[in-house]
Amino acid sequence: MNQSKEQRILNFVLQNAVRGDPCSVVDAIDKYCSQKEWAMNVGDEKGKILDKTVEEANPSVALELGTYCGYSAVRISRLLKAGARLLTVEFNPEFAAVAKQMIEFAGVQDKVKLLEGPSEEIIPQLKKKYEVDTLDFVFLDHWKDRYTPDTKLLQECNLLRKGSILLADNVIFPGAPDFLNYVRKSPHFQCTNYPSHLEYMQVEDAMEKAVFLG
Ligand SMILES: O=C(NC/C=C/[C@H]1O[C@@H](Sc2ccncc2)[C@H](O)[C@@H]1O)c1cc([N+](=O)[O-])cc(O)c1O
Ligand SMILES: [Mg+2]
Repeated sequence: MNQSKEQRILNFVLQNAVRGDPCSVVDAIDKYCSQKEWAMNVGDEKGKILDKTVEEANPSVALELGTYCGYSAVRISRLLKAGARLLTVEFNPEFAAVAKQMIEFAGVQDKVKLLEGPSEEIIPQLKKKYEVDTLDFVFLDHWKDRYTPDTKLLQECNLLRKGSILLADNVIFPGAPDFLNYVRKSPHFQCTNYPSHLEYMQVEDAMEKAVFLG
C-alpha cells in the first residue's frame, strides 16, 4: 500500500533530523515541504510569529487545535518551561499516528499530550478528564470554520482567564473571516494582526492574536 505524503514527511525527518533535537525536526520538515512536497505546516515565517507569541505567553498549559504532522506541536513544546505542557487535538487517526512518531523522535513527548478526537468533543472534557484549570495559550490551526465555534466553546467551558492568548493561523488564506469578525467585534478580546505569507509560498496570509480580557 503506497505511502501517504504525511508518512513521506515523517520518513524524511527520521532520515535527516537528529533524534531528541526539536529544532532539527522543524528544519527537516521545512526543508522537505519547501523543496519536495508542499504541506500545511505553519512553516518558518509564521513559525517565528508563533515562537514570539508562545514566549510572550510563557504558558504552563497550552492547547493546539489541529496537530496534523506535529510540526507546530514540536515548535511550541521546544519553548515550554520545565513542567509546562501542550495538549494537541487531532481527529484524523493517520495524521495522529504520524504526529505521535514526530513528537517522540523530537524528544518532546514528556511535554506534549496528543488527544485524538474532534475539538468540539475534547474541549468540554479538558477540565475534568485532562485536569486543566484554565489555558494560558491556544493555537488554532484546524478547520477554519471551527475557529469561531471552538473559541465560543472555550469561553463557555470557562477555559480562558484574563490574559489567555489565542493565536490563529490562516486568517487571510485559506481565511477565517467569521473568526476575525467575532473576536474583533467582541468586547472580551483585544486583537492584533500579524501579516505574513502562506507557508512555503509567496501568497499573502496572516495570523491573528486575540487576548482574552475576562
Ligand atoms: O486547511 C488547513 N488546515 C486545516 C487543518 C486541519 C488539521 O486539523 C484536523 S481537523 C480537526 C478538527 C477538529 N478537531 C481537531 C482537528 C485535520 O485532521 C488536520 O490535521 C490549511 C490549509 C492551508 N492551505 O493553504 O490550503 C494552509 C494552512 O496553513 C492550513 O492550516
Ligand atoms: Mg495553518
